[in-house]
Amino acid sequence: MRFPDRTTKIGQLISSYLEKKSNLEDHSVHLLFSANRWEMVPLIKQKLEQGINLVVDRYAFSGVAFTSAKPGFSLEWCMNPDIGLPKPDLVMFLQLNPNMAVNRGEYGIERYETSAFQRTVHQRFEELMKDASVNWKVIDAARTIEEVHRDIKVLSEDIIRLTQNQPVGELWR
Ligand SMILES: Nc1ncnc2c1ncn2[C@@H]1O[C@H](COP(=O)(O)OP(=O)(O)OP(=O)(O)O)[C@@H](O)[C@H]1O
Ligand SMILES: Cc1cn([C@H]2C[C@H](O)[C@@H](COP(=O)(O)O)O2)c(=O)[nH]c1=O
Repeated sequence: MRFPDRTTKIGQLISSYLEKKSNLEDHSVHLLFSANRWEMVPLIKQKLEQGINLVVDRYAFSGVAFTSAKPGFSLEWCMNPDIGLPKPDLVMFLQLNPNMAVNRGEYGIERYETSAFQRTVHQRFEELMKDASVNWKVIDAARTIEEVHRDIKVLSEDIIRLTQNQPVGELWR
């Protein structure tokens, strides 16, 4: 799964905002991103109950890091709407210097894709990673796709083995 899920009605509002086709007030767009996760919770739970492992792109962590990079938003305020979401067993942070990210495909088209903003987002992620209640792993994304993939695969297989019979937790609760 990936977030934002741009296929739903809420996701379409978000997509139009990210593509700079519309403007939304900063608090309200933050809440829309969160609502876009909550609307997927029944499906997430259904899949987990069926024994399906989910790999989820971005999720609540991008929600907090991106909004709190805007002036006047605390980490705490940004976390609040996502408290209680299904908690991931593992969160992998693909670390890449914003100066290197600029040279990767499609960069710079959507809202937020500027080096200055991304540097602040990076600092917010560093803050989030101090929270020991979440199982963070940092992956060096400056290497080849094959090397990055190998690390992700090993970490994923290990965590699936470790947690397969454990109940799903609640994020930030
Ligand atoms: N390790 C790598 N080395 C070189 N290029 C890469 C590597 N990983 C991804 N890319 C390229 O960089 C671009 C962005 O990759 P990708 O979509 O995986 O990044 P992302 O952070 O998920 O982007 P988004 O901001 O859309 O979420 C793609 O063109 C992809 O092929
Ligand atoms: C989930 C989420 C994402 N964002 C930001 C992060 C990116 O700039 C875009 C999504 O881009 P992608 O290519 O579709 O991954 O949205 C955010 O600000 N808040 C969120 O909750």
